[in-house]
Amino acid sequence: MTKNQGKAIEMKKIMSDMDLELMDLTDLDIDIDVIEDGKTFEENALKKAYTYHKATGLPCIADDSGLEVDYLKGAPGVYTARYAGDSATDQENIMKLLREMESAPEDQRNARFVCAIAFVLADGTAIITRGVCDGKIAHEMRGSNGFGYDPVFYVPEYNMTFAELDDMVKNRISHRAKALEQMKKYIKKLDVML
Ligand SMILES: O=c1nc[nH]c2c1ncn2[C@H]1C[C@H](O)[C@@H](COP(=O)(O)OP(=O)(O)OP(=O)(O)O)O1
Ligand SMILES: [Mg+2]
Repeated sequence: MTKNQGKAIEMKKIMSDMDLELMDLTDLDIDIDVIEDGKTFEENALKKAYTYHKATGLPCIADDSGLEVDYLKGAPGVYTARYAGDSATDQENIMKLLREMESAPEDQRNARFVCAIAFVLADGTAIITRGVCDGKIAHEMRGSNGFGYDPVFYVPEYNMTFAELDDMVKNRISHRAKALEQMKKYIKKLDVML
């Protein structure tokens, strides 16, 4: 359950080996805004999943994610989507990040993507998982795959940004993949029909 099509595509792919049908807010034609005022990714993910569960009566899964940059003392964090302002585009957010990082030397560009996944079951109980992916903030945009900050999130192990990586690879190593893989384990243990 997300408004972000980039996320929705990844979530569906990562969950495709599960015996369940994932529908996003566009599929369901739902237009409810959740005010993301939590102090943590977990709080926001839970609020989203719970709000959409209440609205639909369905089990709901939600993602809240963002970037933590060491040089910026953990910013933008939960403000990642609105880093350059409330209705900022990905491009504007990236430009602000590159500007803020202009004077950061190579060894101070470490960052991580964090993803909290909340799953609210039909009966209203919730499960929350978290995934992290370490990397660095690049000096310029590279690649055209993915969404959001992908062109400036550099993964040293592959010498590529998220936007240069094949989606199969990103969906194996990303923060979202890790959080969802953990969630799958919980879902498999659940003795209920979803
Ligand atoms: O894999 C990723 N690759 C690139 N960028 C990413 C990724 N994962 C999160 N991000 C960025 C996008 C957005 O700027 C913020 C998440 O904000 P966040 O509020 O969780 O999502 P959103 O507002 O886009 O959609 P929604 O709240 O409906 O799920 O972090
Ligand atoms: Mg959001």
